[in-house]
Amino acid sequence: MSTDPVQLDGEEFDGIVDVGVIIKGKVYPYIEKNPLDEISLIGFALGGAVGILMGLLPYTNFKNINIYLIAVSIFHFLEFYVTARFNPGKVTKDSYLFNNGKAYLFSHALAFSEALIESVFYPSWKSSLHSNTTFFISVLGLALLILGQYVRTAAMVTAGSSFSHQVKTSQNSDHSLVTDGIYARLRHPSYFGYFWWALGSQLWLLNPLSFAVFTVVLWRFFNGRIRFEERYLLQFFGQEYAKYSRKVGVGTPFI
Ligand SMILES: C[S@@+](CC[C@H](N)C(=O)[O-])C[C@H]1O[C@@H](n2cnc3c(N)ncnc32)[C@H](O)[C@@H]1O
Repeated sequence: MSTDPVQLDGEEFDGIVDVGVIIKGKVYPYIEKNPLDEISLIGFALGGAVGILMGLLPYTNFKNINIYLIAVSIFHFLEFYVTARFNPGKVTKDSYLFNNGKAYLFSHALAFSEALIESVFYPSWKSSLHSNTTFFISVLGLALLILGQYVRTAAMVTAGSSFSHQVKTSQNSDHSLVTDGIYARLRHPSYFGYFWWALGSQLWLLNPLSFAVFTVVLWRFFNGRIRFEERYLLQFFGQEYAKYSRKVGVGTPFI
């Protein structure tokens, strides 16, 4: 797929950018990568899941599980929605970010299983109201989860067409260096946001095992990813990026 606008015969259809098309100077999603039937079904399923989980709240012993699954559904919805709204040239069905690899699925399965098993066998561990400690941990977790989602969404909105779910190893024509908004405070806000969202979710679930596993796995993942990504950012933007990275920190501990 070409990454530069292509001039075609028709007056209306100006060209192709990454996976999007430009019509009268405005970028639209590329229809072949956006099967509307599947996309609408996924949206319906996510909305339905949120409704069912809310409806089940009065009947669930450990309600934090419902809220966690609602937060996961909102996260995946926002990945697609924000891409479609602020980065339409790159939106595809995969923007829901369900195809995130085996480690991602395993982590959520581990978190869900741990929360469920412990809530059955050790119900007192799993009550936010059991002690001041469990109350503090779960409230801190919820605050981190909300903050993480906010920072991630703000990053995607601010970066616009410079944001892509895959790390770019060649520069697109619509890719410029973003240093304003949330990028003026954090160098990798979407990674910062997801890191704290995920750790917050495990505090909220009062999941000691998954919290430890998430911390190690996510730290290693983002540490490697940031190093890889910055090699290319330096190639694309040279001194401008070097100067920016001296001025603005990553924010994620020890990276
Ligand atoms: C998944 S996005 C993550 C962006 C950023 N690392 C963050 O955490 O907000 C990955 C893409 O963003 C691009 N990118 C990262 N930082 C950028 C910046 N400050 N300005 C423009 N593009 C950036 C990278 O080239 C990569 O293709």
